[in-house]
Amino acid sequence: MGKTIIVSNRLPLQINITENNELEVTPSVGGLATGLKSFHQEGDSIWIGWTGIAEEDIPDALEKEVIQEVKNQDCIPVSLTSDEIEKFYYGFSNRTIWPLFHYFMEFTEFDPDHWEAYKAVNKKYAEAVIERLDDDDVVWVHDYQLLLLPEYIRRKKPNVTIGFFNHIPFPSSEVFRTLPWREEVLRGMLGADLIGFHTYDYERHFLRSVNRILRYDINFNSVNIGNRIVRSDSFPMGIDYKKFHKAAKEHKDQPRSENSDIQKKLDYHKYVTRNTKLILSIDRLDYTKGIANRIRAFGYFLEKYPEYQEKVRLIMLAVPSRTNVPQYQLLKKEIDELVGRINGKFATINWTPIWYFYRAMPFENLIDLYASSDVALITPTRDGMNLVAKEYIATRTDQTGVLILSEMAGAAHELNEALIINPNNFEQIVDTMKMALEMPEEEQIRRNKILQKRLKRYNVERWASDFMKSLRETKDSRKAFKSIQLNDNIKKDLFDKYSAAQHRILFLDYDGTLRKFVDKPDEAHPDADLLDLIGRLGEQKNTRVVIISGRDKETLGNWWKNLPIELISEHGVWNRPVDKEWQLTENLNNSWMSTVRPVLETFVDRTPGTFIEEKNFSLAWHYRKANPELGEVRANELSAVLKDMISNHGLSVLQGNKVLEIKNSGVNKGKAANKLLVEKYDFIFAIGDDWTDEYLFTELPDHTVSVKVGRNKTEAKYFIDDVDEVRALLSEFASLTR
Ligand SMILES: O=P(O)(O)OC[C@H]1O[C@H](O[C@H]2O[C@H](CO)[C@@H](O)[C@H](O)[C@H]2O)[C@H](O)[C@@H](O)[C@@H]1O
Ligand SMILES: O=c1ccn([C@@H]2O[C@H](COP(=O)(O)OP(=O)(O)O)[C@@H](O)[C@H]2O)c(=O)[nH]1
Repeated sequence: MGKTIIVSNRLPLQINITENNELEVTPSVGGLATGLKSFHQEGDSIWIGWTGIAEEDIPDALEKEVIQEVKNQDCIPVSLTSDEIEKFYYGFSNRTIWPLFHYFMEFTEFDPDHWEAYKAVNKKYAEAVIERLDDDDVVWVHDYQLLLLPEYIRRKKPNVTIGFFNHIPFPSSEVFRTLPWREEVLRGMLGADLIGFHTYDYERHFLRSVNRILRYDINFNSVNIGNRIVRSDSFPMGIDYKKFHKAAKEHKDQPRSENSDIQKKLDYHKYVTRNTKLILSIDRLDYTKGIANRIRAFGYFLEKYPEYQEKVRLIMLAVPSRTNVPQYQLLKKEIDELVGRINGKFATINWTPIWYFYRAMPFENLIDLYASSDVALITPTRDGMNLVAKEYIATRTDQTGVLILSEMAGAAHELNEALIINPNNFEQIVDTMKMALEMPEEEQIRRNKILQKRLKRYNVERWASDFMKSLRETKDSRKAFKSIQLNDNIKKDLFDKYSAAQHRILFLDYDGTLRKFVDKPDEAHPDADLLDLIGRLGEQKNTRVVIISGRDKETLGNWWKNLPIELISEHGVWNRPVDKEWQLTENLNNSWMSTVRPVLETFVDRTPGTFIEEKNFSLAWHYRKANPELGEVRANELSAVLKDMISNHGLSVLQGNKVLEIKNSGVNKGKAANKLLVEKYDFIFAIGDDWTDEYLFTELPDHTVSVKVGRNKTEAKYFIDDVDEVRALLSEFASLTR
């Protein structure tokens, strides 16, 4: 393995130009940057992203200095113009994806201009990555600003290993499907080999969207996209536990003498109003964080439990964020007013109920805040993870302190010993605040002990290494396929054998092999190119071409008129040699159909989008157009019902691609194909895409060149990715003279 390339919208550092035209470098705020920074500092990685400043705002004279500062932290800048920042960052990222993925549909804008910018900037990031990418590198793409990046990288570098981690929630498919560009976004993400989420719920929502919108099959947590398997999994992000714990210990051992306003406030609290308890609130100023409701709840708490007036204080840090987006501006105004109103209503000479800071704080001050607060009140209406909750627990070196946490934060899935609340339930919030303030110390310690143990073990390092390990395994599982990809070398050898052969026979499955699937099976007739291709093959000397399909003989006969090829229909029931009539390959009866048909009909009634196809000797129940999950559930149910019914009738149920077919047991494609091998062939070729073709692969002689279309489990010797590749291969065959 080579190096790891981390890619995120924002680098862990923020560049600013001061009024005196000097460069100022500060750490970026936000969980992604703070969390991932530790992983980056420890390992062999480079980090590609934006410095947080517009290209035009960097004076020429400072450009070199900026690059050097970024380089010092093993980072590579992607520069964005102010127009790109407006449309890509404030626009599509934070006025479309962010609100939509956090269920704020009323704030979600669908602006085609912003979408265009989003695509263009994702391409820009792709170029920056590709420029530095060696074949054995691993690319780890982060978050919702870069949803298209995995696919853009994959297009240029098909074999590279790409991981993607989504730091925010992935919404229910009912919400996600409102996005006009939903297919493109999903395909963008599926460019990765492994897609990570903080929680299982987000992962499930994603997989359901993939299944419903793109109609890809999902097998547990794997998506089969035809030429690749993409896996998804949940990896709850941890924090750099040691860093926070150690800093808090140091803070305790040597109280700092610095004179910042926050320090003054904390000193005042400590030495003057010692009996007042502190409730802490820290977030980026974002409408998803539930800050306004939190302030309201605090006001209501003071009303409902007046004995706490002058005995408790809310210390609130709101970090400026995405200030160009109108909702953030409005929220700022609302919070200012709310704080003013509550302080105005309850304040006394000795007591201000809320201390409010609107700025980012240096790390040391954060530690002071965490370490000095009796309760942390974290009430987002939606939050991908929320690292603040974890950081608060990590800094409680004496294990006291109470965490109140919204069940809507990803962190709530892990931090069960916190007091978990519904952020929309005011009564519950205020009663929980009381409970927290009155919780005996032993109980606080009991809870925090468990929480700290988990956070210490599953820290950010572990999170990153688990993701990387899983990414490697996903990649390796491709190698575990028994069949081999029909690559150029093997193809060359195959063409030589084809040319040299005296007698060739080719068994070609139809749907999913020669022709892509369509919703209505009777519309999947061969196109002119295909007719021409198969015709040319059939005309080759010493070449017997057999289309072997589950289709009924009437359809196949109509589609393949006047060509020098043979047909086998209904999975081997009928055979039509060149220029001859159809003949039965076995003696079969179809009297059972009148008993089975009514059962299938009840399934059609109960499962919208499904239908029955009736053939001479078989019945097929198609569910390609049904809701994919319901289709699978009903297919399993139907299989079970049929199993009991048919066992004594010499029938079997074949599970094809979105179809269940009931047919006579003695018939299958392998048996029918073998019957044609009376003459000796020195080149036997069989190709097919689904389970019914496995009979061909297992029952034909050993020297058969068997090829599976798609990367599924198979007994075929080789696999090939899709219909286009099949046609290209057959075209080569057709062009080989002899
Ligand atoms: O870059 P900004 O627009 O200033 O926003 C800051 C970051 O906010 C989001 O953080 C998320 O990631 C955290 C860590 O996984 C998670 O705890 C939190 O719930 C998320 O909201 C955003 O996802 C990042 O891309 C931003 O950089
Ligand atoms: O003044 C501040 C306030 C917060 N943070 C950090 O910002 C991150 C916030 O991450 P979280 O996951 O809670 O939410 P996000 O802002 O990413 O949505 C945490 O690591 C905090 O330590 C910071 O660096 N400076």
